[in-house]
Amino acid sequence: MQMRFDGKLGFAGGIIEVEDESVEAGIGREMLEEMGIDPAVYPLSKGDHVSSQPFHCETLPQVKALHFYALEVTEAQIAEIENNARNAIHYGEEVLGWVRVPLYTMTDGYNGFPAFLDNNFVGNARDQLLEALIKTGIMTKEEIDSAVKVAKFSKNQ
Ligand SMILES: O=c1[nH]cnc2c1ncn2[C@@H]1O[C@H](COP(=O)(O)OP(=O)(O)O)[C@@H](O)[C@H]1O
Repeated sequence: MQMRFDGKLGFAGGIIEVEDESVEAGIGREMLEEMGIDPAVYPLSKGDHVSSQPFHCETLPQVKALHFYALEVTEAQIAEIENNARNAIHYGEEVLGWVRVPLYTMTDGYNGFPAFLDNNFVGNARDQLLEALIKTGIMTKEEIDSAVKVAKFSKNQ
């Protein structure tokens, strides 16, 4: 994920422009701008789609839907992406840094993944993270549910 300009955690993304040939091409452009990733090297396909939902925001009336994609990469590619992140066009302004998600729970039953879920996320980015972890098979629904159960955010809802 990434730390955003507003102090919240979110994913790379943005508005699909008329010039973009497809949703996937628009996301590729945003990946280049926000993460320094060459879309030719990391092409997105429809199979990487995780979820879509209606979007309503007074300040962005032209945006009608939120499309979320997850691309699986190797550990070596992650290292390359991290090394490149500082060269992204929007690094230091919109994007303040790449953030790894701790996917473990420590012996106290809370620190690690459940504690990470208590961060401040933009929009529905927390739910998007959970959806992506299930869709990619990184975590089971049961593992997600038990982490959510001990996270504090779920008690405040
Ligand atoms: O990673 C994300 N996941 C889910 N929703 C997001 C994410 N990033 C932005 N949004 C939604 O889009 C709105 C506008 O995002 P942002 O503040 O980044 O504007 P911008 O895209 O015009 O710069 C946010 O208030 C939020 O509802």
